[in-house]
Amino acid sequence: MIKIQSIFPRGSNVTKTVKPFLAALHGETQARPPIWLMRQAGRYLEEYREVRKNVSGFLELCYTPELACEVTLQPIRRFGFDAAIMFSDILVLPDALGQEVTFVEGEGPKLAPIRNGSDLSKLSADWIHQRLEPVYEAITLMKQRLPDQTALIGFAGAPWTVATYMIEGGSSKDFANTKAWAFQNPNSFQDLINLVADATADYLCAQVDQGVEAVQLFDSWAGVLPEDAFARWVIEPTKRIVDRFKQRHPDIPFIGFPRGAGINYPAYVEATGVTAVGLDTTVPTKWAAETLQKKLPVQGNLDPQVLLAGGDMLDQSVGRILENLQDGPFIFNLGHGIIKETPVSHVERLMNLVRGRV
Ligand SMILES: Cc1c2[nH]c(c1CCC(=O)O)Cc1[nH]c(c(CCC(=O)O)c1C)Cc1[nH]c(c(CCC(=O)O)c1C)Cc1[nH]c(c(C)c1CCC(=O)O)C2
Repeated sequence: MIKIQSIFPRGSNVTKTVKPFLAALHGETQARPPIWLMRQAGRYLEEYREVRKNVSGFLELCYTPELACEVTLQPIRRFGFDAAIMFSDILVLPDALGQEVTFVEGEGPKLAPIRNGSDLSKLSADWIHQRLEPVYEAITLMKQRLPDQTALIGFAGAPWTVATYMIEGGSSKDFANTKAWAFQNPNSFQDLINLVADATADYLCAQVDQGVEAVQLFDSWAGVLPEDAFARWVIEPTKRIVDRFKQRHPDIPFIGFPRGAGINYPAYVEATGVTAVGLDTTVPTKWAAETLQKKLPVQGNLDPQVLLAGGDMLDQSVGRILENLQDGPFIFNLGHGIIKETPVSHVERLMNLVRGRV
């Protein structure tokens, strides 16, 4: 636990301030929760689209430190969120492991799929830090340029979720190839999960060495597995990463986001040792307050479709989330990434609601 002396308002000339986002992760309950949004840098912002149209591919944007820094700062300038998430993607890791990754306009990610142990043997974690050097450089720039009160978040994908993209070769509806491998050849699938898990832990540690102040592990497809498989392919690899990370950085907060985990949320929290947990859109907030937030800080969980809709529905949904979760350690967020059609005015309304300006 860090000692919080007091949290001073923006513009205060008192030098010793604690960033509200980090205070929440250290267990503080605040009068107004800090806020950031998943995918807060992206296509719903015209200034992002402007930068994006001048690069040939999405990965080029991720690997050009000046540009990655610029798009990270854009939503901070516009809305004043309490945290910036470094601009990158969960699929830079398979790229750094030696798998071919491209992003096709309008179609999403495309990877040369790996399907078995022999494909797997062509990947290696030996060069990930060299390959990911531009990400580390970008973090240095972000740290220099972010406002003092804004925290910087690093991230990676969780092994199960990253494995689905590596095996399916892109986004998927049923994860048939991934499940076939995991259920028919669990030992060889375990080799893939371990490779990704250890590389991920080292990658997250390196992000901290460059200056990120908290990390988030995105397990976007945690919710598609039966219980034994959830324990083996979601909980165990996450615990492996948390353990390895905490050995090197015991004081850096680690947020787990097992999207769709449902009734498995308590087991995930208990068994993995994450510092805080991200709630997806479907988690009832009253239940989360009683079951999860008594043990650790929670983050979430406005439905991105509600933010897109705006109006009374937005006001009411934000009101209910605040009512149920703001009496404990809490970070306001969406339950999944912001949708690209979302009007900027709805995000401004959300900021005013959460900051108590309306
Ligand atoms: C599964 C996943 C991916 N990437 C990510 C996840 C986990 C969270 C989730 O479930 O959404 C995480 C991610 N992707 C991106 C960030 C950047 C930081 C931020 O949150 O602002 C983060 C944290 C940028 C991005 N990653 C991507 C974009 C859009 C690409 C573009 O600008 O052309 C951005 C801004 C592309 C991407 N990247 C991925 C997909 C499936 C796609 C295509 C879908 C789409 O286009 O929205 C993989």
